[in-house]
Amino acid sequence: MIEIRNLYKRYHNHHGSPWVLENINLTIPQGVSVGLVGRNGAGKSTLLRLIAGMDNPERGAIERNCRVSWPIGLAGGFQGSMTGRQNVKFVARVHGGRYQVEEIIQRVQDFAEIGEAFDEPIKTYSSGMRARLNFGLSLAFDFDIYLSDEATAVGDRAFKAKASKAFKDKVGQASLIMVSHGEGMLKQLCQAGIYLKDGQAIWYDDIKDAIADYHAETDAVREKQDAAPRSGTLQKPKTSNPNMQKKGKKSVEADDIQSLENRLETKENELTVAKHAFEHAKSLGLVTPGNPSPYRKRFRKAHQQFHQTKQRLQQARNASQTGSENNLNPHGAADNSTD
Ligand SMILES: Nc1ncnc2c1ncn2[C@@H]1O[C@H](COP(=O)(O)OP(=O)(O)OP(=O)(O)O)[C@@H](O)[C@H]1O
Repeated sequence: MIEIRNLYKRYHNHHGSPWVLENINLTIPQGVSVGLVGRNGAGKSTLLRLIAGMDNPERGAIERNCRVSWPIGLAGGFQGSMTGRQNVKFVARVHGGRYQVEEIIQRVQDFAEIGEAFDEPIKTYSSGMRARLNFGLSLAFDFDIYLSDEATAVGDRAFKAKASKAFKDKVGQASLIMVSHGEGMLKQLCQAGIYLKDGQAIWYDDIKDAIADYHAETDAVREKQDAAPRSGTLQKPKTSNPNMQKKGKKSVEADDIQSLENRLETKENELTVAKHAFEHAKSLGLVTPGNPSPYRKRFRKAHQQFHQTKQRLQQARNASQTGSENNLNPHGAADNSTD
């Protein structure tokens, strides 16, 4: 069982320190596999890292009364200059105890199927090869709970099938806490769900309900986005919005919102790539505290651009909303018939 009590987490970025997780309270029972859902940036990976004990909360506590794996997925904490074999040997020794080091190495080598690269330095690996090794390594130990961060999304078709089979084979002996954008996979492997939204975690006994509520949120956002250009179109008439004029601002056109939405999507993709590259570089030892690194710089820049675009889009939507309300109700009387 995992007990999460009054958990708070935030990162100190140049644009502020908003809470990523705010007062999370959860009890995750043993033997129940849980799917973690939420929008990009909702804090899913952050929560997994905290559960694994790889990061510390700002406040609150996590009690683990069982053996919990590290998050299996793209990023791995391997030492880049050491070979795959040496890394596995190192972890097998650290875990020590009843495990036979040579047996573990063999199991990982068999699962990862990376051929001769097993004896090459990790820094020469592709992200898929690192994911295979990371996956194989975590499966070689008997954990009660495996943490999976998009672990079944990496690799080619054959590896994906092998990865999901490996999790299915664990049913009965262990459970999963799993982040995946593949809903089919979540429904197949998990019973319960946690939906992360606005820093809060909502528990669902049935993963399908968690996914349904997550869909409701994304659908509502999409509907709002679809509605925004329509209200922008309403204010297209030659007469501009008088309130806007007073503030000296240009009225917002539907095209502006659409192009900002497109830009936000691009910036989000760039941020995801930069984040993975940064984490990858960190695990290879290429990023050290206080050391200027192009990976960190790129991640920060992508982060900044994403948030700036998001802010601009929000402003554009607000302006569009105000504009259309004023156009529909030119005398400025409150119109409560919508929203
Ligand atoms: N090391 C870090 N430094 C600064 N900010 C971070 C760091 N890691 C995550 N964040 C920020 O914390 C928030 C939550 O990130 P997290 O990766 O946990 O979200 P997620 O739900 O897993 O997102 P995704 O679905 O895109 O993988 C985001 O705003 C992200 O930019």
